[in-house]
Amino acid sequence: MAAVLIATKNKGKAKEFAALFSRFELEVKTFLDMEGAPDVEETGKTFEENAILKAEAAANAYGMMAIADDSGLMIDALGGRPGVYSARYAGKEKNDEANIDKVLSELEGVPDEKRTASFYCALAVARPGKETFTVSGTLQGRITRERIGENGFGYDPIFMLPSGKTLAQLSAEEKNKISHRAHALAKLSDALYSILGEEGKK
Ligand SMILES: O=c1nc[nH]c2c1ncn2[C@H]1C[C@H](O)[C@@H](COP(=O)(O)OP(=O)(O)OP(=O)(O)O)O1
Ligand SMILES: [Mg+2]
Repeated sequence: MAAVLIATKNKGKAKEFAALFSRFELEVKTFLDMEGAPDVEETGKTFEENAILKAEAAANAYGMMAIADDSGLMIDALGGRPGVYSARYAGKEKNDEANIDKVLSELEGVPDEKRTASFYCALAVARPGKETFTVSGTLQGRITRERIGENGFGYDPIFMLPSGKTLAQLSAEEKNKISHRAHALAKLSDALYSILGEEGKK
């Protein structure tokens, strides 16, 4: 079976990718399964640039097809912040709880209708000797005034969907139908099937 390496150390993403990839004939590994996986510095100005940095580092290090996800939350009232800095918003140690606290305190006093936000996900596909390419997906919502729900990861407890539920109130299955990550991956599926077809013919 062909294999793909997801260039992430984020447990929440790794779990979502395992489920999202279950329909492909693919062995899915992440950096969490690999010894000595590189710590790739996210020096890009865009999600796409960072996704490419991570995917190419993985494809080069392990000589296999690699997919990286660079994603984040963009809040309109904060001029698009935290954006590419979402993971390290409250400090470089990447603490989801501290990040949420910082967002909630910055939005104190901002009325509901001005709390609009979106998640963005860029996926980069890198293969040894081939051109890297990217796709993206988004999800629209609104930032709550407090944490609601226990599921998911990252900013999920404060991201309210038009349905009135936060992402953290959805099951993993429900989130994987609508998320920015799912939307991006859906755009990848034709390309992946054709890559897998090619590999099958080798
Ligand atoms: O569905 C999501 N639900 C909630 N929060 C989310 C989601 N998707 C991204 N996020 C947040 C988490 C983190 O604060 C940042 C991603 O940062 P990002 O650099 O892409 O990932 P990361 O550093 O955690 O792991 P890695 O770079 O190893 O993939 O956006
Ligand atoms: Mg990161």
